[in-house]
Amino acid sequence: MRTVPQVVAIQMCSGVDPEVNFAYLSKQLELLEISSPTLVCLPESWLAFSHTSSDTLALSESNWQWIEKLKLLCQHHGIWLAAGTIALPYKDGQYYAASILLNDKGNIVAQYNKIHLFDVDVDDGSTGYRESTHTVAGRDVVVVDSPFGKIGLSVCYDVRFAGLYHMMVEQGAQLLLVPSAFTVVTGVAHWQPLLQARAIETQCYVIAAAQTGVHENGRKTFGHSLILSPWGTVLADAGKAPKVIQSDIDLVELMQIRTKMPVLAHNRFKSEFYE
Ligand SMILES: O=C(O)CNC(=O)[C@H](CS)NC(=O)CCC(=O)C(=O)O
Repeated sequence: MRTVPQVVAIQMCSGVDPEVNFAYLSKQLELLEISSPTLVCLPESWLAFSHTSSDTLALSESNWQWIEKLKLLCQHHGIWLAAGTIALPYKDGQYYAASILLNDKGNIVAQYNKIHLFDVDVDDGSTGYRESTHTVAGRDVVVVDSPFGKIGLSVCYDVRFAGLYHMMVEQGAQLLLVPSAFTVVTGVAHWQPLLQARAIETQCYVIAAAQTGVHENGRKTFGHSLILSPWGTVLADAGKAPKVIQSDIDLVELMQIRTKMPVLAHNRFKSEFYE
């Protein structure tokens, strides 16, 4: 077995039915050739990309059962899994857009709840996006240790808020995950430059597994799942079709980049200067 850790992003075109989306994931994992420690990353709302947030809310009540099944997949394949987002019930008719990280024993090692909610009007023929209708915003920054390096969790629209990523890197993050379901209009304009900016500023690997294509719920998403190096280089781009991409992770190279250009040490806007 190789020892070089690798990351995989599964780009999906999720439909509304969790059974179908879960079966798709299971199949993709069967097809993976796992020859070294592997972190598999899934897109936002991979389990169910519903017609309405009321539908997502209804499904959220039974979503823990899918997490139990994910635990078995992790054990079976010996992989770590960053499960994009799954709606998990909060209270009073609201849910968290929860990003759960599982290890190769099937244990939950972290849960991040999407902080920035997409209440935005986009000129894409839609009536606008109002994510906060049924989603409750998370509050906590989550960075967790792993065999791949320290992982900082975020979701989709979060990518526009650089402060979150600076907090994560202050907490030691080396890999940043950005599971997404970007609109086509904002994806064309902003997706890659935003992700590259986050990678370059923080000198972290960025793994952004995305939804793509025309979905059963009528939405269209941008695709182009990306794996970026801590130098901002595109290591893999999934393009438009559902696809699996992968890259090795080299923390020695990450350290060299940080040593030669110590922007994290040079930064005059760290929280320690303001406390
Ligand atoms: O609603 C679901 O089921 C899945 N969630 C999403 O699609 C979310 C909230 S509507 N989308 C985004 O955050 C897009 C951000 C974006 O496109 C941008 O920042 O430009």
